[in-house]
Amino acid sequence: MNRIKINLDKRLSESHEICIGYDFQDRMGLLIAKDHPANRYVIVTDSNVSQLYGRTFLEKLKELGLPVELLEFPAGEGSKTMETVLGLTARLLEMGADRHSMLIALGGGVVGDLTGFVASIYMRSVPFIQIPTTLMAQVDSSIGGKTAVNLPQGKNLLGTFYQPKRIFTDLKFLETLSDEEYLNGLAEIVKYGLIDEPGFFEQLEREVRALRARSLEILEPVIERSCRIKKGVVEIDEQESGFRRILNFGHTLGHALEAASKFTLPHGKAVALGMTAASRISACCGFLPPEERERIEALIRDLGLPVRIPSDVAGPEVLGRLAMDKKKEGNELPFILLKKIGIPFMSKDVGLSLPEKILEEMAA
Ligand SMILES: NC(=O)c1ccc[n+]([C@@H]2O[C@H](COP(=O)([O-])OP(=O)(O)OC[C@H]3O[C@@H](n4cnc5c(N)ncnc54)[C@H](O)[C@@H]3O)[C@@H](O)[C@H]2O)c1
Ligand SMILES: O=C(O)C(=O)C[C@@H](O)[C@H](O)[C@H](O)COP(=O)(O)O
Ligand SMILES: [Zn+2]
Repeated sequence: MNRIKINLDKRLSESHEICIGYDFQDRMGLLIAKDHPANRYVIVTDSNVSQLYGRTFLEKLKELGLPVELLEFPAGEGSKTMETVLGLTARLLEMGADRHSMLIALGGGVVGDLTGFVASIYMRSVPFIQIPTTLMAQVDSSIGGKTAVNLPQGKNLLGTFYQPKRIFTDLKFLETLSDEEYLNGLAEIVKYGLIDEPGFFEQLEREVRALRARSLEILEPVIERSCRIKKGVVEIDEQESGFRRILNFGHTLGHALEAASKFTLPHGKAVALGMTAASRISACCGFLPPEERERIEALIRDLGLPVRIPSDVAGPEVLGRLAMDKKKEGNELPFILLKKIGIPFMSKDVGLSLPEKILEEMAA
C-alpha cells in the first residue's frame, strides 16, 4: 500500500492521505479502528456495491468490535438528488447518529458525492472517509472534496467543498466493474493527459491496448499518476478560485449533455464528448494545432469512448443547459480550452454560437 499525502491550507481543511494499493480491505478496517475513532460508523453505499462489498465490509468492521451500520440507496446517477439526501439524513436520525459519528462512502462517484454532501451538512458536519470502488471515483471523485447533488435544471447545482478524513483506494474493487463503467473512468484519465504533462498523454496513446484490456500492470501506475495530478491541482486551489478550473476541461458541454439527457448519459461518456467538443473549439479558435485535435479525438475513440452525440440528446436542450451552467459569470460562460496538449487555459470569449456549430457537427 502506498500513501499519497494531500497537503491543504489548514485554515480551510485538514490535510489527509490517499492509501492506495491492491487487496487491502482487512487493513482498511484496522486503520479505521486505529486512526479514526467514532462512537458509530455508518457505511453509505448503493444497491450494487452493497451486495458486492457492503455487507462483507460491514461484517469485517463488526468483527473488529466497531459499532457500525449500513445504509444503502438505489444505484445510479438518478439517486444523486436532494430526495436521497433527505432519505439518508432521516435514517441517520432514526439510528441515533450524532456529531461523533463517522460516515464511510463505499462506492462510485455517486456514493462519494452524496455521502460527502450529507456529511458536510448533517448536524453542521460529521467526518467521513472515502472508499472509492469505480475507476472514476478512484482517479477523480474521491479526491478534492467536491460534493454535490443534481437538480432537474442541471448538474451538481447543490453542493459543498468538504474533505474526507482519508481515502482508501483498493484496485481490487475494479475487478467486478463492468467494461462500460471502466470506460467512464478512462475519460477522466484522458482529461489528466490533456491538462498535465504531455508525456502522460503520450503514455496513454502508447498503452491503448493494455488500457482496453484492463491490464493491472499498466493501470496501477496510470491510476497513481492520475491521483497525483489531481492532488497537485487541489493543493494549489482547493476551492476553485481559478487554477482548479482546469479539472473542468470537457465538463461545460459534458454537464449540459448529462442534464439534457435527464442524467441517462453517464458522466464519463459526457466528459469524453465534452472534451472532443472543447478540443474542436480550441482548434477552431486557432489555439490547438489541428494535428493535436486529431490525436485527442483518436485517443478518445481508440479507447472506446464516444465522439458522436447520441441522437436522443437534442441540440437546443443542450444549449439551454449550457446557459444555466453554474460557472457562468453574468453573460459570460468560461470554457477551458487547450493551447496545446498539456496546456489548458480559461477563455470567456467562446460565446454560444461556436459550441452550437460544434454540437451540430458532432451529432450522430
Ligand atoms: N466530486 C468530484 O470531484 C467528481 C469527479 C468526477 C465525477 N464525479 C461524479 O461522480 C459520478 C459518477 O461516478 P461513477 O462513474 O463512479 O458512477 P456511479 O457511482 O454511478 O457508479 C457506476 C456504477 O458502477 C457500480 N459500481 C460501483 N463500484 C463497483 C464495483 N467495484 N463493481 C461493480 N459495480 C460497481 C455502481 O453501483 C453504479 O451502478 C457523477 O455523478 C459525477 O458527477 C464527481
Ligand atoms: O474536482 C474538480 O474540480 C473537478 O472539476 C472534477 C470533475 O471531474 C468533476 O466531474 C466535478 O464534479 C465537476 O465539478 P463541477 O464544479 O463542475 O460541478
Ligand atoms: Zn468529471
